[in-house]
Amino acid sequence: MVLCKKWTLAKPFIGKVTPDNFKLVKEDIPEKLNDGELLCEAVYLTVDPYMRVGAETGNAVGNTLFGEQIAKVIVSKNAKYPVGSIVRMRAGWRTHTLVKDAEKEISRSAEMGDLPLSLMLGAMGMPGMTAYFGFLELCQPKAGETVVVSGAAGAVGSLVGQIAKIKGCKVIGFAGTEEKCKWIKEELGFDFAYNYKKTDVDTALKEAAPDNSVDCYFDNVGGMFTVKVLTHMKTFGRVSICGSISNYNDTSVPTGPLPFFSILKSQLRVEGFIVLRWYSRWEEGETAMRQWIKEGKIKYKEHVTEGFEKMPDAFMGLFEGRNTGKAIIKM
Ligand SMILES: NC(=O)C1=CN([C@@H]2O[C@H](COP(=O)(O)OP(=O)(O)OC[C@H]3O[C@@H](n4cnc5c(N)ncnc54)[C@H](OP(=O)(O)O)[C@@H]3O)[C@@H](O)[C@H]2O)C=CC1
Ligand SMILES: CCCCC/C=C\CC(=O)/C=C/C=C/C=C/[C@@H](O)CCCC(=O)O
Repeated sequence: MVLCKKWTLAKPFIGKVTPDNFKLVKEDIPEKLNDGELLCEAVYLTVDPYMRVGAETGNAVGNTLFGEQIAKVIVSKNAKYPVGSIVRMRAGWRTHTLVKDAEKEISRSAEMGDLPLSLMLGAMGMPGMTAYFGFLELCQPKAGETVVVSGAAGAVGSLVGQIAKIKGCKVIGFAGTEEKCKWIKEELGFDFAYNYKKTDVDTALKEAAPDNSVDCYFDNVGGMFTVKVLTHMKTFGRVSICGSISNYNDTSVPTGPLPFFSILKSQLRVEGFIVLRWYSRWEEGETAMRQWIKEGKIKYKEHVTEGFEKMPDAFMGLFEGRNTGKAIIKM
């Protein structure tokens, strides 16, 4: 038998995520497998803000927290995945997984070549595809246009800003610390970087995008921040609603009045998305990301937490701004 540890939901996420939302459970997994089965051991796991959604009701209590991981096959009765194979799967927050149906449970994953495997959970995985498709498909940026990114030092936002630079745009990023702003401006090449906790968004955009000259807005944050950005948009501006992390922990945060007049007056196109919409095209995004990384046009940063026991802490850190770049758990 192999001892598996998994993080389960002890009580629903209501309000701020706290340590007592989580319960560590241990279970023995048999090493004697049936034909076709695999026993996998996690190597890297991811924490992402979306994991909070869907764990906010009582019927989720006791469930293993949802999410992807990169795992190594340690016992195999499946010729397609010999011992030592690396797989990506939606196995959740657990150290070991008995895969009964590999075709169904193992996700297609990017060809990594000599890139770090952890990127399969970041720039070469779901966050990278979120940035690539969520920005290029919905904002449709043109060279010379002005792009605003909220959550600009995070897993998704830091990639969006760099893609915008690759497309020849002027890029204005908002993040929550001076260090994050320094990183996105000096390392990633954003044209402007503002600490939204210190500089009001109206003041910032009057300086960086005067006379309502914002063409594209990629939103990770939502709330009144976004309501204000929409008053600085150019006619026919495009807004990609990626996330609303300012409301995930605290639903009492004001989100209105809804900016309908801004949308009407500037004839804006505002569209929300879930990245799975383009799942069938992820290979296209992976190819582009891989090329840009190799050319040095896309730089990535990982906020690595060592140890499975610290996974809840890493997750809570997302909502406190503790990460710069992609938050990853290294076993
Ligand atoms: N639509 C889709 O398919 C997908 C959507 N998303 C969404 O994209 C957004 C970013 O995700 P991801 O890149 O993984 O996470 P990040 O790596 O950006 O981490 C979250 C960051 O959000 C910022 N943040 C936290 N609370 C607040 C707040 N109250 N106000 C403003 N900023 C806050 C923090 O940075 P700071 O220091 O700047 O405050 C924190 O580091 C999320 O909203 C997520 O739900 C992600 C993947 C797919
Ligand atoms: C799916 C959650 C919907 C809640 C909406 C909240 C915010 C948007 C957001 O953050 C969406 C994230 C979507 C993430 C999808 C993650 C993985 O399941 C993708 C796995 C891909 C694969 O299996 O290869």
